[in-house]
Amino acid sequence: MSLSSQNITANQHLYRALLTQWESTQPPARGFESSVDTASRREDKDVIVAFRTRPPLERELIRFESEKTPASDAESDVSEPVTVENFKAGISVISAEPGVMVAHVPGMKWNGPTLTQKTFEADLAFGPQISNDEIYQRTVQAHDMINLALEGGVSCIMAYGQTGAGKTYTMESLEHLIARDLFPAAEKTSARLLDSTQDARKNEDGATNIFEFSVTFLELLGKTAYDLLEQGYNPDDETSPRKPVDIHEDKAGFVRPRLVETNVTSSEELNSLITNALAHRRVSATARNAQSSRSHAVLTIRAHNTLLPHADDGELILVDLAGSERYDDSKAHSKLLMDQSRENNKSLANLKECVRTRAKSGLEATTFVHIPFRTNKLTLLLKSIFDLESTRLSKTIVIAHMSPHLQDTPHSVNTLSYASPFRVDVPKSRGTPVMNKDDPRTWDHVYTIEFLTKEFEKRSLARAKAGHQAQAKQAALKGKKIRPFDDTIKYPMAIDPVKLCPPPKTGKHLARMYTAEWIEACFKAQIPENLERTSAHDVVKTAAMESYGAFNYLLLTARTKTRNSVMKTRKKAAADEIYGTSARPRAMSLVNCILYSFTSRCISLPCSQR
Ligand SMILES: Nc1ncnc2c1ncn2[C@@H]1O[C@H](COP(=O)(O)OP(=O)(O)OP(=O)(O)O)[C@@H](O)[C@H]1O
Repeated sequence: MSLSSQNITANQHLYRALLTQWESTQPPARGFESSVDTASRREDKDVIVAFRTRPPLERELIRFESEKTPASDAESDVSEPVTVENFKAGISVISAEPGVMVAHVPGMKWNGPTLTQKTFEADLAFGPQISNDEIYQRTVQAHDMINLALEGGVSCIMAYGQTGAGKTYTMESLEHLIARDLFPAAEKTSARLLDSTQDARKNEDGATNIFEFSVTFLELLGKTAYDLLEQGYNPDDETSPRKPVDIHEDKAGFVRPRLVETNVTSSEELNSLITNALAHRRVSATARNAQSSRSHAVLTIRAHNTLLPHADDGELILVDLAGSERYDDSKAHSKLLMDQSRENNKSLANLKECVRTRAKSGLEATTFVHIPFRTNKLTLLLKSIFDLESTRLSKTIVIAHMSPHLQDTPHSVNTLSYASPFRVDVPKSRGTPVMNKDDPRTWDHVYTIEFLTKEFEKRSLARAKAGHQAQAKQAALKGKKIRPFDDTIKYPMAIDPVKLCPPPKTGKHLARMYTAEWIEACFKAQIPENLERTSAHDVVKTAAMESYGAFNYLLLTARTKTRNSVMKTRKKAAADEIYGTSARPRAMSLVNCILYSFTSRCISLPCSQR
């Protein structure tokens, strides 16, 4: 059983002595693998997990001092009051990268207080001295989250943790830093894409920008969602009317709640939008935090690439999750707040299941996993990262936050055990998968080139045929006839398949390309001598888009087929469990047999005989 906060405070001096003793036996903490400017990047992971613990706050130390009960006064008198300077944290960073944190769990035995150490692992661990800027560099920048969204992928950053652990502190800062860097990054990507796709588009002042950004900001309070960009709402007034927003999946499978979508064209605009929206978020006091966020806040920045208007928009999703509360902290709440708190905890549990299965599926592309994202509104909102049938690549960073106080260690252990399993180890290679022509993920280099060659030849043939038809029409106008089209000839391809997929790359590599990346690679692999100068740009672009479509159609069908076949086997296994194996359903009950024979006779007999 875990001790109460008062109990820990009362015996604080003894726990601090045990902590000092433990620290003296420890080697110095391991730092980051690289300096902050060259922060290393792990390409092979879809989910990155980081731990963060914050420094103690003056007001918290004063509160804990005032919590000392009269019974404990005699003991606490022997210890000096805890200040920021002599503070001893209940959480220690053992290694920053890979992240290893130790939680010191206070206990009590017949012979006095005990401290048990529990170790947890993540990709990164940030101690109290690490600034928001450094966290931004080692997570968002190191994992290229902005560029992923600009390339048409989905980047998601989530903050999880106990109420008052510092989630909003981190997320607000990351949101503003992203707002600072998004537009310069868009300019850079635009210039590169315009250059490589030979598009002459430039705006009036010479700057290039092919992206249009729009922003939505939503808060999920219990089961109800509200728009944080809605005008005329007063967050300080509980009775202030607010229109709930419906969250559902439409017929086409999109989850697009009807929210105010604001276009932004500069960092300043985006920053002020974020500040205004955050002021609309519902907060209330809990035992742990005077300004506790009761809701999940989901900021979505969509990047529309005007150069590829038919491609999916890239997305940056920033989620500041509601504080996970233990019963002790929420029992001072009203029934409504208790219900919201329960609902929040339920959605967090489902989120855990989804993130973990998503991480597994990213690493074992050909095995089947079921991600229960439809179970809950929070995870449904994040469909774009959980839906395996999506063609967009996604990457998620989860930052788990911990309070540094010994009194909060039981909460911290909950947070660490919640977040640590998100980190899924890269599985050992099981060798080359069995080649299946219907599944691009299993193709070897030779078959990938064969597929691309066929695709590009098909496009060249279609282009030559269209050209021939135009010539035939022109000739017909002049009363002439030209030779019929010869479709046995191999017409020159616009794109070199080997340049697009150089050895040893295979279908698996192509499957990880975003739309923009594929098209850019196609432009780099074009064969100029096979193209007429005037139409080269359009020809390459069409061939690139169509080949991308054909490849992704196969990929999607293969994924769905694997899922369906596994689902079928599972359904059959479930049915067998209920009704028994194949022989048993036939052994129907007597009543069923009579009913069955009666109805089947009625159906087979002509009306007159019934
Ligand atoms: N790394 C940090 N350095 C300094 N102060 C911090 C740090 N992290 C958080 N704080 C402070 O701690 C307090 C609680 O932080 P914050 O409101 O971000 O917590 P939270 O996890 O979002 O809580 P809730 O879930 O209740 O909203 C704030 O006053 C914040 O300024």
